[in-house]
Amino acid sequence: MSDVNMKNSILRAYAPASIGNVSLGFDLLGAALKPIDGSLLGDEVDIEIAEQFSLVVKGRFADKLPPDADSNIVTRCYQHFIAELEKQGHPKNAIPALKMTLHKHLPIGSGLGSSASSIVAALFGLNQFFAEYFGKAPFTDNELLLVMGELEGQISGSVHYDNVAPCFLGGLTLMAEHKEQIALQLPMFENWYWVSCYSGINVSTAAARDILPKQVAMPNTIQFGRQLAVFVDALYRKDEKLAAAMMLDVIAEPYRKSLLPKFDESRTFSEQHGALAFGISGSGPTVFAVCDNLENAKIINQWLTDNYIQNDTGFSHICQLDTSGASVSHS
Ligand SMILES: Nc1ncnc2c1ncn2[C@@H]1O[C@H](COP(=O)(O)OP(=O)(O)O)[C@@H](O)[C@H]1O
Ligand SMILES: N[C@@H](CCOP(=O)(O)O)C(=O)O
Repeated sequence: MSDVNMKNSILRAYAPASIGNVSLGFDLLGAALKPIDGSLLGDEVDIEIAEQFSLVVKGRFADKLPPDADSNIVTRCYQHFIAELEKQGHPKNAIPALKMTLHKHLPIGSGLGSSASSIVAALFGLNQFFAEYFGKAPFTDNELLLVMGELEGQISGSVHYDNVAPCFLGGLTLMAEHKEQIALQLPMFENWYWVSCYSGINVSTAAARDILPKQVAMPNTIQFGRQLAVFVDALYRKDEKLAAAMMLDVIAEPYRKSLLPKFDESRTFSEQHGALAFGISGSGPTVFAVCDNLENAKIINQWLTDNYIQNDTGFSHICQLDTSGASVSHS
């Protein structure tokens, strides 16, 4: 696109909600979500050329964020991105100032990868924007993912890619954390539905990490390693039953579930009504139930809506995996 056209256009980046850990892969496994009814479950960031940098925050959860733009992770994404462009040799006066608008659709502290969604939409959007402006993307996907992890780490207290990676790449992702290959995309069963219910309360990721013990007992370490290895093998062999049987959390759930009213009842109901697996999404309070048919998913979705949701902020969606990940459009 020419410089003149870019001055009159807005690039919009979308980044979906995600389930961190997926029960069996603490900090190592994540899944991107897409409600089957077509509703939007992810943040959007608009980018356009302006006289000077500004961040406007709109959307259902805008008022739950700090009011000053400097505290918003999107501003930090912009500053980091521009500093990296300068390091690449782009002179300051060759980089246009930008207006960014965050549409904050995801609740904060929800276990749906809310900060990751803002980070991915901002950084993917900036990379796409400058790809059009300079005629070449400044960063590869892997370089971008490294930066996304770093910014997520500034919020939650430690770098973990299990939200940013699926949100960016789509589908189910396993972290390799090799400098040239941060994340790998795994196959998934197309008939699996992921009922995801946000109760409406706030659980800070940093606080939910602080309550975990710093050491893991030997039997749990062995179970964790066995489950993750067998799960990946079962996905590749398309063995649904074995894959689902591995979806148990021996690392975080025993400590975190006490923060989640009605967690045990929700698991019991879901399992009695055909859920193949049930767990905490990220650090909660969102929970998820995996079903291999829509009928069971609908029954569980209704029960969680009626019983797990605590206030008007909560919601529940029947989802499948969002295999596209982050995307952009123009207006
Ligand atoms: N754009 C943003 N989206 C979400 N959180 C943000 C954003 N900018 C700053 N924050 C701050 O980051 C923290 C995110 O909390 P956290 O518990 O990690 O949420 P989540 O698990 O939903 O990402 C909050 O203190 C919030 O105010
Ligand atoms: N692996 C992290 C995932 C946190 O996800 P969030 O959606 O709660 O930010 C953890 O379990 O701490």
